[in-house]
Amino acid sequence: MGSKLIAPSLLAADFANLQRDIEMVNQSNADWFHIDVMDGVFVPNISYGMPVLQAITKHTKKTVDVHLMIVEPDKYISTFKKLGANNLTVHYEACPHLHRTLQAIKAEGMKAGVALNPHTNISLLEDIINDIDLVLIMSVNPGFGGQSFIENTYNKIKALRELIIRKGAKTLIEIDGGVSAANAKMLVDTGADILVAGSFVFKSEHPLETIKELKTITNS
Ligand SMILES: O=C(CO)[C@H](O)[C@H](O)COP(=O)(O)O
Repeated sequence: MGSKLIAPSLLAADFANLQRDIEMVNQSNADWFHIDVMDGVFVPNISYGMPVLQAITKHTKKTVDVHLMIVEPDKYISTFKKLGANNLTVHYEACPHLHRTLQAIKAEGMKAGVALNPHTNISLLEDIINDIDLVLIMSVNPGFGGQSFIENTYNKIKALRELIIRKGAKTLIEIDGGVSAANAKMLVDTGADILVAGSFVFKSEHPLETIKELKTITNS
């Protein structure tokens, strides 16, 4: 893949000024909007739900990349399509019938993603990798922004890149959690295609400039 993509995670946005933060991302050179949906069951946190997602999709032309941290995601696939999701990522650990789930996402015309918790081994994707549009490697335990990056992520990126090449798959590699200017270059050099960044962008003094900085680092 050529250009590396940056996806600001709305989880870290200022919800009292959500419209301002959405506009900021629209005006930036970020590639995707990353939206984290949490149910309080799969992860010990509840984020935002469908009305907020709809408010965002109505106000952007960027790719809307939805990461479902929920149990039984199959129940909501067509709903997320209607709400404007372009990519829909489910957790490996939440899907006993992952192949069926991915086919259902694709049948709705969305890109199908699979997220892995930090303890989930890449080798488990051996028989499904050719059906996955993107793998989201969680570089923190899912549920909260602002956590420290887990260094073993680099080993997982290498293992996944090796699997993708060996199987001739077209799968993209996305990294989420603790991403900053300090690790962005190493992540793309190791094999990442898309970096999700929450706190590093939205808690910075000049988020627009911070996105530009990440884009420059990852594409230099
Ligand atoms: O999926 C997430 C949490 O489950 C967030 O997208 C992720 O943690 C990004 O936040 P930060 O960049 O602040 O670590």
